[in-house]
Amino acid sequence: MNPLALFSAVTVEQVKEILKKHLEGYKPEIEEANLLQAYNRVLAEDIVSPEDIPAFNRSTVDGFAVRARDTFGASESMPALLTLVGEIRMGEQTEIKLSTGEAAKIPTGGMLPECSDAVVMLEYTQLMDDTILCAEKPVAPKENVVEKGEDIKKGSVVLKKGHTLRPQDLGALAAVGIDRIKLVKPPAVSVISTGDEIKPPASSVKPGEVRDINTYAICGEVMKWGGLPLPQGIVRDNFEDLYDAVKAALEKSHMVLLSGGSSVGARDHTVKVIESLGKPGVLAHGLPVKPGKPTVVAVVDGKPIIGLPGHPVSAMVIFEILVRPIISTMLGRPEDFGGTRVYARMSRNIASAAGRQDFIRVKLEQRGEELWAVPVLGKSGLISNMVESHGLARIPSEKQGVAEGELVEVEIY
Ligand SMILES: Nc1nc2c(c(=O)[nH]1)N[C@H]1C(S)=C(S)[C@@H](COP(=O)(O)OP(=O)(O)OC[C@H]3O[C@@H](n4cnc5c(N)ncnc54)[C@H](O)[C@@H]3O)O[C@H]1N2
Ligand code: MOO
Repeated sequence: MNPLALFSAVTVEQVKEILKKHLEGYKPEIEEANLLQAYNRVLAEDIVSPEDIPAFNRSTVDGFAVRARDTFGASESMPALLTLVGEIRMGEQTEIKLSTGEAAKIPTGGMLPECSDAVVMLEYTQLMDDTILCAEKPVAPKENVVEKGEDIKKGSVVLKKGHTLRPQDLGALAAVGIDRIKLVKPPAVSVISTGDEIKPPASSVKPGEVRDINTYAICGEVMKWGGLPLPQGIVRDNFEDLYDAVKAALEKSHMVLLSGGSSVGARDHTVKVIESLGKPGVLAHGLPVKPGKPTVVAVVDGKPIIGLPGHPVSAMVIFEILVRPIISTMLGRPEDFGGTRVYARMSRNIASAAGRQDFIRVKLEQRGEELWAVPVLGKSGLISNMVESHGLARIPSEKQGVAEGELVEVEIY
């Protein structure tokens, strides 16, 4: 086959749809874990609260529990006189039940006594003696009180299956008394770097050689987005070595990522290797994206194999727009799960071809009231571009560039 014929006009969205179809049979494994192992992991079950939180009406201040209506009209010159009937201790249920005109001392977080519905803050009270309390300010019903079930209602869904756990979510699970939960097991993602010139980071390099950036940048991406990276090292650019490496990787992982060797060149074997490994094989070679055009998208025996371009920036961009959604699908996350997206004004004109999505590395700058996206220009072989930028601005395929001052969507790394 003429290798150029492989460069297809299929869009990233179409490729994602095709991949999704191939992944319909993918059933992630589920594992149980403690809360402190669950940060940034994906919930495999809906969490329903077994209790009202708080389980009792609770004071939010240090002061005196009262019946609000007993304080109505109170002021510094005309305080409400209340009878102090006792003190509520932290963490204990009280026997006190307030009658009209009575108050009980209460700490922040203490349980309100029966028949009280508000708390007067300590600083608005004066004790005349051991039993007479002057309230110098009125309180409304429910003032300075968190009601039973106000935080989380018994029987309500606290967190949904597919949700990625943030620190506050771990806190909410702890609040409702759940400390072991079912999580989706991260998909294992093999990462292979190819190229005779690529050397491990610890080696000294001879002229013509470069250190392996992609294994590290791509494994980092896999970790960041919820997968388990399985780095497979550097493979020389010949059919046999690549075949053995991809075959071994397919057996031990749910997805294989290769980098390098995807463009049309004499040494490029990725496509041939994939085609000889099984069906359906290569689905697309070439995407209308810049950077990242020479991407290979394949499926073998239900497992995606993505040939990322060798240039590190291109490999990272294709990871973000294509591989990340696949990992999200495998985890049961929403497909568009990603970084924070903001709108910013482009600081200069950027040209782009219609029919192609462009991703521009940008720095974000606050200028007065407005956020500006300043392109970090440079070739897609320069990793420093990614280091210096804050995110990617997307120019959609229907546009021919953006003008200075035009709003663009930026996804922050
Ligand atoms: N005649 C053409 N040449 C190229 C085209 C084209 O359309 N026609 N496309 C260019 C684009 S765009 C890209 S991107 C690259 C893609 O190249 P490959 O995916 O085949 O990868 P290689 O040729 O092996 O490497 C490209 C470049 O990246 C360096 N590289 C590769 N792997 C790593 C790694 N793990 N760590 C650091 N650097 C890596 C490699 O040394 C090369 O410099 O092709 C263009 N050429
Ligand atoms: O598409 Mo290449 O991936 O621009 O550098």
